[in-house]
Formats: sequence, structure tokens, C-alpha cells
Amino acid sequence: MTEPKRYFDTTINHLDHKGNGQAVVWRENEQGNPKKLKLNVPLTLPGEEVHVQVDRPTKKRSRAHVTEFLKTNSERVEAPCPHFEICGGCVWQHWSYSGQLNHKTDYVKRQLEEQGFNAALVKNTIGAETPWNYRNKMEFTFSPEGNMGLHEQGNFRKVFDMKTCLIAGNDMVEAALEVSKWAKEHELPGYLKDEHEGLLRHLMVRQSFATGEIMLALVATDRPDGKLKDQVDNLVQRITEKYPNVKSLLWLVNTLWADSIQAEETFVLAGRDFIYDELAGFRYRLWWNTFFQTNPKQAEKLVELALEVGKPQADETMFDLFCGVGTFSLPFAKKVKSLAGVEIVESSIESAKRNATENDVHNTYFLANNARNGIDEVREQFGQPDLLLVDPPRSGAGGKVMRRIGRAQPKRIVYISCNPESFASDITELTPFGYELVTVQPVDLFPHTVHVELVSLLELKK
Ligand SMILES: C[S@@+](CC[C@H](N)C(=O)[O-])C[C@H]1O[C@@H](n2cnc3c(N)ncnc32)[C@H](O)[C@@H]1O
Repeated sequence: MTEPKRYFDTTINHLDHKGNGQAVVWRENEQGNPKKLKLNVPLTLPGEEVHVQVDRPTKKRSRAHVTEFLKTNSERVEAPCPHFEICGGCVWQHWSYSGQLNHKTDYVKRQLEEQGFNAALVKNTIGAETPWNYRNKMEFTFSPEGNMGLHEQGNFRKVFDMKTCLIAGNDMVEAALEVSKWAKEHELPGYLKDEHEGLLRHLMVRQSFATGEIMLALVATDRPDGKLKDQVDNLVQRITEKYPNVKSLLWLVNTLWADSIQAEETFVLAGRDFIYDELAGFRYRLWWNTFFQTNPKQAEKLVELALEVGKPQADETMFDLFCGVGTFSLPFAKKVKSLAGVEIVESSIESAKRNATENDVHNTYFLANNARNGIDEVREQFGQPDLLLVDPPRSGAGGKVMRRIGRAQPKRIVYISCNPESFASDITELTPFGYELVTVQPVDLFPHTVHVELVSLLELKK
């Protein structure tokens, strides 16, 4: 039997939702008939002509690696991070920032067009002034070999030994690297998922760019006392001496198989159990599990844009669905008569209430409930809203919530989305209730990644 052909010349015709180049080649099957082979070619850009080696040439779809670039995209640039190509964090450092922004605008337009909306309503994506060191929160993983870093691209089981991260805040990366050094010096074993063995699982680090305060939360399978006492004392000493901005050093115990950042017990090793942050002129307390915007500079633009398109009025009643700790609720509440926020995570609602009081905002009501039931509950209490803001997670609000929004008949709806696909599908639900899409403004909160955020306005037709 002859070996199937593995090497092909091809052209990248588009990028998939993970940012990888897509191409099609033709191969011959065993009977000598032509068969289509779809290729997923990482680290390529639209229009590039490449010579590739295919992993599994007998499949319908396969991953392929570039062995030679025959023609490159004029927007291709040198990626500055030494971990690029291995790290699963950024996929587009090899693309000029303007190229990324144009692509994001086109992507939003395409999603809306596919659902029958007018793509001309989509404005050009607002980029970041500095597309580096923008993230205020990172979650690193410890590997069984004792490395601390991010997962490798396309391989969730492998973690590489991180030396730097160009998209995260510098101070928090330095403090995180000190924890990595500490773990190595004490030879503390990283966690082995399959065997459910080992000690260190994750390190969550967050930093406020406004106050400078840093939180380090180490997730481990054991408590920080007993046999670990000496090592933990050493960690506390080196962090508090070298990094005075670390105002919260936490140890979270997670003995469960589920490998997410969660805690059965929380130990405060140094400082408090929260840090202070500020956004758009408001002060927030953030605990280790509080959702907060991860690119605060660009998030401020989201708040400004939401206020600009939503035009809140002093005599209006407003609902904020998926309100989190009140990032949008507080600035809007300053401008309306009353505001009711709904959010599923109880600790975020507790935080939203405290944030409102601490920021001298006294016309808010926050309800811990899912958006679907919560909207009915706040309608019973406050009646029909004039203005409604909705900012759901990536999966979108879903038909049931959107139809309830439609039935509530607010005059204006500000929809903030981190996923244009679920956004486009969600807003189709509003058309039968008389809503019209007025404007869509994409904002880049995550440079060098495929993600794009947007602020939109829908109005009830007269
Ligand atoms: C994209 S975040 C937005 C949070 C907030 N607007 C902000 O900017 O900080 C989405 C929020 O929806 C919350 N959430 C997720 N599912 C929910 C549901 N079914 N009902 C209500 N809130 C939900 C999450 O806990 C999270 O706080």
C-alpha cells in the first residue's frame, strides 16, 4: 500500500473561531478518487500561501504545520513574546494590531448579517491605546514536573514553565514568578490530574492598576499548616518583604477532582481577603472569586459608551441584568431615578450592595437570582423599566431571558456582549416585540486573542 501524501501547497482562506488558519486540499483515496481534506493550520493569516505537513492525511479534517511560507500576509509581524507559538494564551501576536482590529470588526458584521441584521450598523472596533500588559487577572497552573505557567496551545494537559507574560500587568507577573520560584526551591509537587495526586494546583493573581494592590491566591490539595508550615512561612516572608503591594495572600484548599479554581477552605496567609480596585471613578472590593472586568482601561470605555448610547434620564427606572458587582449599575444609578440589578452569584450581589453604599449610591436594589426569574421579580416590584442593560456571559442570555425582556417592553435596551455570535442570536428574539437594532460598537478588550466585546443599543419602535 502506498503511503498517503502528507505535504501540500495551499492558501489560507479564512480563520476559524479559535483564530487558526483554514485551508482545503485534495488528496487521492485508496481507489484513486479525489477527496477533500480540510486543514487547520495554526499560526497563519488570511491569504497566506504555505507549504504544509499534514498530521493525519487520511481523515476529512486534519491539523497541519507550515514547513515553508510561500507568500506571507502584509500584516504579519514578529511576535514579541518568547512563549508565543507554545502558549495557549495569545494566538495573534504575529498579526499587526490594526490587522486584528479589522478582522474583529468583520467578524461582528458577519455574525449580524447571518441573522439578517444590517451590518452597516457596526462601527469600527475601538482598539486599546497600549495593547500590552492590559490584563489585571491571570490563572496559572502547576504541572506535575513543578512548572508554573499556562497551558500549551492545543494541549490542555501540558503546562509550560512561564518566564514572562506580555499581556498581564508587570507587577503581578513578577509576584507570581516569585511563587513559582518558591515552589521549585521547596520541591513542592504540582498536581497530577489523572491520579488526583500532588499539592499545588493553580495560582490566581489579580492586580488593580488603579490602587496598585495585588492578590495572590494559591490553590492546593492540602491545608497550609501542619507539615507544610515551614514552607508556607517562608512564602509569606518572601512575598511580604519583596512585594508590599500584595495586600492579599490567600491559600485555597481544593481536594476535589474538578480542577477549577474553587475552595472548600480559604486561609488568609497575609493581609486581607480582598483588594480594592477602581473603575470609571467608582471603588470596588474584589474577593478571589469576584467577577471583574479583566481589561479595566478598555472596560472604562465600555461604561462610557453604554452611558452614551443608553442616555439614562433622571426620571427613569432601570434594570441591569447579569450585573456582577455593579460595574455598570453604579455609573447608571447616578443618572436614573432607581436601578434594580440581578445577578446569580450571591457573593457578587453582596459586593454590589456594599459597593453601592461605599460609593454613596442609594437608589439601587440588588437581587441574587438567575436573570430569568429575577426579571419577573423586579418587574413585580418596580413595574415596567424605561431602560434595561444586559451583559450576559459568553453563552448569551438565551431565548427565555430575551423573551422576558421583550415582554417587559423597556424603551431602550443596552446589550453588552463578549460573544458576537450569541449576541446576534439573542437579539433576534427581540424583533417580534418591536425592537430595532440602532448601533453596534465593538471594543477590543483582549488584544492578540480572538475575543471581542461590543456595546449595542436596541430601541422600541413607536
Ligand atoms: C460578563 S459578566 C458581567 C458582569 C457585570 N456586568 C460586569 O461588567 O462586571 C456576566 C455575569 O453574569 C452572571 N451570570 C451568569 N449566569 C447568570 C444567570 N443565569 N443569571 C444571572 N446572572 C448570571 C455571572 O456571574 C457574571 O457576573
